[in-house]
Amino acid sequence: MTRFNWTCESTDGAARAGMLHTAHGPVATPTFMPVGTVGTVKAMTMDAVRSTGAGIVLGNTYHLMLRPGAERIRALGGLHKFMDWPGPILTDSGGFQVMSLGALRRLDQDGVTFRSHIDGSEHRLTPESSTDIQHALDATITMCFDECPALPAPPEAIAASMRLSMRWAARSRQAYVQREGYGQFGIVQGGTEPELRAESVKALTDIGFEGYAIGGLAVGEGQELMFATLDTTTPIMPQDKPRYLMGVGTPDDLLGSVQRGVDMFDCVMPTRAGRTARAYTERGTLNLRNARHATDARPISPYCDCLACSRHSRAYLHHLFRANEILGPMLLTWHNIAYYQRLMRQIRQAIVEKRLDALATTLRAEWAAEDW
Ligand SMILES: CO[C@@H]1O[C@H](CNc2nc3cc4c(=O)[nH]c(N)nc4cc3[nH]2)[C@@H](O)[C@H]1O
Ligand SMILES: [Zn+2]
Repeated sequence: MTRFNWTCESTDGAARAGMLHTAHGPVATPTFMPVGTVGTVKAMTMDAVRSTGAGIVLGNTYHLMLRPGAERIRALGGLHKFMDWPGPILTDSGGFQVMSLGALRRLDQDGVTFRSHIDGSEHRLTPESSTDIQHALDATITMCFDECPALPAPPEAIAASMRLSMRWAARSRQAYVQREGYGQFGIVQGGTEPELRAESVKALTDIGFEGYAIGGLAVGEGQELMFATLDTTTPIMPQDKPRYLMGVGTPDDLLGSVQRGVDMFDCVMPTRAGRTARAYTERGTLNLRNARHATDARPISPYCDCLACSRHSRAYLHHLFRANEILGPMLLTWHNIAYYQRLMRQIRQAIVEKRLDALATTLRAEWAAEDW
């Protein structure tokens, strides 16, 4: 069996190119994890996801516990079998989704009680129950149960929330069942306060995890504050463990965060954009509902090998979205995920060849350039 570990293969400044070894196969880092919230990367088959080069996908405790239920998935052989994805799966622990989706929530020192956004039924999540649910799902990577405070907030509120999350991290670790090739990640909190972030890193590394996430960001603080927080947080995180920035982000966010030492990402933007006719390209984004695409016979991107770009035109995608055809979101989501995976491969190669800053300059100029 494979031991869960991350090996660093090259560095370029603070950026790292590595390999994450897991029970469900290896994943090259930096990596972008397509979001598969309820056991599906919305509008894509898992073969299409695999064809983009994606190595690991994300699932959500909150959504899957409500529907179809963790016990049902366990009885059916776990989430890998259920969604037919043999590769690694990382599951978020539910706290963030409860606070952003759940209704009538009551947070206390022990956990959180909430009503389902689906049918209003009452549920409770604690560090123990979240960890047990992720175990039932057979998640390759389990996330600690934490609390993600809304920003902006006064430092004392951020401190209290972070310290609660650190107590919950200890309980999550206690409840975690160690298995060869599986891992559990702690989640660093502390808002945008360097001292609180440092206190959180120490608390988590004293407990010891197979990887460390940076939580509490991508909640509206803006890129500048997010990058400033990374500048003071990644350097004090363990060098030899993977670093996962939760909920991030745009291509420019990914590039800047890799340059600041981040290895793993997840974000709903490429899939959400795929459903709303927004295409990610090397020249920024396109709104394919816009009439200017109606007679454009070119592919979305000349550099892309996805099904949309290899077989169809912008005019066709424009037509599908105007006609509200299901194939529109399917093809464009496939394209956007393919774009994110191609971008991460480009970034990784640049780190190996120690030319990431040059690539960053080129990419940023291209993103700002006029469409072809
Ligand atoms: C700005 O875009 C919106 O915001 C979300 C992305 N931002 C984000 N920040 C996160 C922080 C945490 C955290 O601290 N802890 C845990 N366990 N999970 C997290 C998940 C996160 N996702 C998207 O859902 C999108 O709707
Ligand atoms: Zn494409």
